[in-house]
Amino acid sequence: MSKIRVYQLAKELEISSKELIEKLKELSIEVNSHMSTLEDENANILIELFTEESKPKTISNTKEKPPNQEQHDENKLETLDNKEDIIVNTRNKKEKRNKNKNKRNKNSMADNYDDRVESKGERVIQLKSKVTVKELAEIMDKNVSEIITKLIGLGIMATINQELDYDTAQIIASEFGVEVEPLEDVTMDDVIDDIEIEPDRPEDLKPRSPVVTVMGHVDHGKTSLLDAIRKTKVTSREAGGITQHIGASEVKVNDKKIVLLDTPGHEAFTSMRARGAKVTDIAILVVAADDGVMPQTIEAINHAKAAEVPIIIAINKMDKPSANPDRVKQELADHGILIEEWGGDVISVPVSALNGENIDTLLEMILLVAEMEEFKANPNRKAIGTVIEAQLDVGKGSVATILIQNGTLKIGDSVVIGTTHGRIRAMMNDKGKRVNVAGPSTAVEITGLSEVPEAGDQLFAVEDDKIARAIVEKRINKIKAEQLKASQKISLDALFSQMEQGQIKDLNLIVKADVQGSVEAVKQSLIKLSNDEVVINPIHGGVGAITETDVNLAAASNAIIIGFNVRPTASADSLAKKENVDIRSYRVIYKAIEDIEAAMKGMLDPEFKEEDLGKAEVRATFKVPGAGTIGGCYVIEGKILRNAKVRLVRDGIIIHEGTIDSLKRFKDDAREVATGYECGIGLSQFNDLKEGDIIEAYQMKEIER
Ligand SMILES: Nc1nc2c(ncn2[C@@H]2O[C@H](COP(=O)(O)OP(=O)(O)OP(=O)(O)O)[C@@H](O)[C@H]2O)c(=O)[nH]1
Repeated sequence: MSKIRVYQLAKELEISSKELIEKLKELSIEVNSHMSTLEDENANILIELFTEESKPKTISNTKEKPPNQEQHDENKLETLDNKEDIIVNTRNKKEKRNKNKNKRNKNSMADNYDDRVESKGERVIQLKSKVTVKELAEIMDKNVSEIITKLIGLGIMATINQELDYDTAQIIASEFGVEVEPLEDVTMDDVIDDIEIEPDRPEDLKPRSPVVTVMGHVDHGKTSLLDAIRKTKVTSREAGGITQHIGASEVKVNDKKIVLLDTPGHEAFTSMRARGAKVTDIAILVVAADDGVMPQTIEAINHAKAAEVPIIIAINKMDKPSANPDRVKQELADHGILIEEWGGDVISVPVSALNGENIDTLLEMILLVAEMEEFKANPNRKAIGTVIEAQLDVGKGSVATILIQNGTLKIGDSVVIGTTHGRIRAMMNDKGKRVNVAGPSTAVEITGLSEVPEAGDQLFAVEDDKIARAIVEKRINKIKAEQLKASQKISLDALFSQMEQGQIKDLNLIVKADVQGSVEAVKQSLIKLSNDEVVINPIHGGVGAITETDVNLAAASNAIIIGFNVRPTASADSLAKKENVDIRSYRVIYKAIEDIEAAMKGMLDPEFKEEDLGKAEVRATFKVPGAGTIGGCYVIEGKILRNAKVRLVRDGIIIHEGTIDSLKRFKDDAREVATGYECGIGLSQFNDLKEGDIIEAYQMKEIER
């Protein structure tokens, strides 16, 4: 059996022999002097005791241990662990056992004692919102001095008893490869990690009503159609109560229910889908018979296709003398929608929202499609739904309209919605009536939530409040990580590496251009670039500026937006930044093709990138002899630099690209003009400036490889 002398151990423990002897006396371990030898059983006890305050660098001579000592040490360690009530690490007994084992191993494996930093992910500790330096050291099995050194590295001069906040403790722990989880009254592992949706057994599924959204070009009659449907189906008794209560309504046709969402179809298909919500079973595409297929009609078609939702065409305004349904059908066919009477599989119904003509037929067709699609749900499970809309009500607090999609929601249920939780206090249906239960395909307004959730957030009823709270807590903590993930959305720069890692198989593209011909040309040329690794998939193409809808669709479908001679609107631009959607603008088709081709080979030239400087609006134009047309401008964003490159944008379309010829404040030449100031701008070799034009200034910036 190995032995160690008192002075040797004292040295190892970085204390005086006298201190050690005193400690030994306290523990009734007899020694005569600093030269006395210690049984390693006793040495281990001391090591453990002093480790709690300051850990020795190397422990020698403690390599072996008699078998009966294991028990002794373990008891000792249990006592030490009790000190760790700050961490109350009860959640993972196995982990604790391992930890104890580690401690025992430390005693028996002296050589490894010095640096046993666990690799990342191997060790998780739980902390309350505040922890002292000493406690953190204890929890992590580190020397206080090690913690303090790390803190100094972060510019924090801390003492042993100083309290650290959670974030700081987390940073320090991560330096040692230790993961940190927040500790609350409910420990996270007492509950499930997050909601786990158990699939329903086929025999539990019952037919459910279809949920319908109405989409279409502006002024083609979306609102009128919804109103017409409601009017047809509202009984005289309810007529007075037709006022909209919540963002959805129900109509009964032949004893069958149809749920109509008021949410504009675009939102249901873009921002909501971007949040992972699928709320629509069937899309009604309204096309005015006198106007035909328009840009938003095409957008709507593409949204519905991307979401794999069946479409029913309502050819509206049939009462108008100028109505030409055949033209509508032809134009739809041109866009890949072939209606039934022309041999396709899309149902179309000529209607008039104005006089109610054929509205009944439209509703019957909805039921027919629903029947074919066999929408089903299990009413006998905890509710699952999606927030249609939500707001803060002065009287009721947070209110949200929820579309129940599966299961049944009841008063008193505990729910998790995104990062909000609560207990259902009251429910109101679309007629404004209080209800106690809401089954699948029912929209209800609920109260009782801790905060206002967001449209598109999913609702899950859970066992109890404790679980709801714990899950929300955990989700909030995950948000940071998710934000990081969001920044890893597909970008052309990262395409190759993501292809290589097999993370992407389809490169979804949205193509916007100044003329339809270009949209098609760009789409066709890009499709041809598909290879064995990745399929180029243009999910949407359209004419005009890049809009928020495009960005939302891109975010929802993880697509890149290719702008050909067009620019994003200001709101689309900021949304793209927020959602990390890659927007690429090109002036010539071959450059777009070249870039995508290069990106697929991982050879995209990343050396220069455009850096936006600012925007100025042309508010007046002047002809100046010798200088051509000068724009009297107002800088609306950023700054305009005399030597910047510029782009002239009119209604979202790039009219010209070039450089600035003159930049003046009053009569004087200016080097730069900032937001809120007026200036005169003359462009090199370009005189066609018009009021309302936007001059975008940018510079090419070298990017480090
Ligand atoms: N003649 C005729 N006019 C209609 C019909 N349906 C709608 N309208 C008219 O067309 C215009 C636009 O109708 P809305 O229902 O507001 O159209 P919308 O698609 O909801 O429009 P946005 O919400 O602005 O996108 C209104 O003046 C309606 O009265 C119809 O069947 N026949």
